[in-house]
Amino acid sequence: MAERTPLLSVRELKKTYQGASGPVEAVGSITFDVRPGELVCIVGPSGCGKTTLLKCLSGLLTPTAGAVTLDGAPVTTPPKKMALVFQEYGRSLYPWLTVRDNVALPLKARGMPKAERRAVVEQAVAEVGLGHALDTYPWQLSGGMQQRVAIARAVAYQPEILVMDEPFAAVDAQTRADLEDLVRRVWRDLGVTVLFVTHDIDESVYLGERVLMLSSSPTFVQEDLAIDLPDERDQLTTRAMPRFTELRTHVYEQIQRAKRGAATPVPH
Ligand SMILES: Nc1ncnc2c1ncn2[C@@H]1O[C@H](COP(=O)(O)OP(=O)(O)OP(=O)(O)O)[C@@H](O)[C@H]1O
Repeated sequence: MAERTPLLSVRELKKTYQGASGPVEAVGSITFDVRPGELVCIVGPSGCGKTTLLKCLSGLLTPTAGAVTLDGAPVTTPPKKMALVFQEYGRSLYPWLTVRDNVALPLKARGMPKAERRAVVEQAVAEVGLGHALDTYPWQLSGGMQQRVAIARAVAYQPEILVMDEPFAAVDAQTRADLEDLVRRVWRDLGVTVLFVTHDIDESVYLGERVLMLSSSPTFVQEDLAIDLPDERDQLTTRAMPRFTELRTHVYEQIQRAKRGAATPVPH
């Protein structure tokens, strides 16, 4: 198969903060590509610079050095082709707007005509299994349901890339499993490219087609691992596969190496 041109390209990205007691080198040098239609997970030890990386690649923070391009265009401000889903669903939805209006808001801002907006919103909300809750308010929903609304809003916007920053860290284990399956389904049904950041090793292996493992700060990519599990995944059979155990053990060992400061950068 011919190599696909990258959709997102991160080249020798570096970020040094000016801290109170001197410079803090958060991201050392990160280079990777995400190709159209891929589902890539990023995993790394706590404090390794995942949020810094995401802020830089979504144009919210200016890197100290290096470059990010989306579809060939340099990212310097938040790109229209990117949608973000964060951990704090409670803060990302407007409590005074219904589910329908929360999901419609970015489409309205984009100038989508009312009839089309209505259809797109209803389809996206149905896709996340909340068709019955269109006219309820976020505060009437559970945490997991609110995160579904945030995903519906991102999906309705029809981004070229969906970037998710530890989106399920604040929900219970059962809800988390359901939401993981939702992400896989949305990814497959809609063909959207997904970059998913998590500190959960099992989650990265279960979800990803590739897992990028980050070193401790100052961060680099220590391994770009292809997840060769069958495409059809489910919580019981996939997680019970010997290959799943091998992969998660490998990622775990690499993260331990990263914590000991023994990681080396992947050549590119
Ligand atoms: N504004 C800032 N000023 C100074 N240092 C910062 C700033 N923001 C982050 N850092 C430092 O940069 C490093 C990376 O932080 P970052 O929040 O990106 O890591 P993370 O992997 O997202 O963390 P976690 O896994 O705990 O969410 C840390 O050492 C942190 O203390």
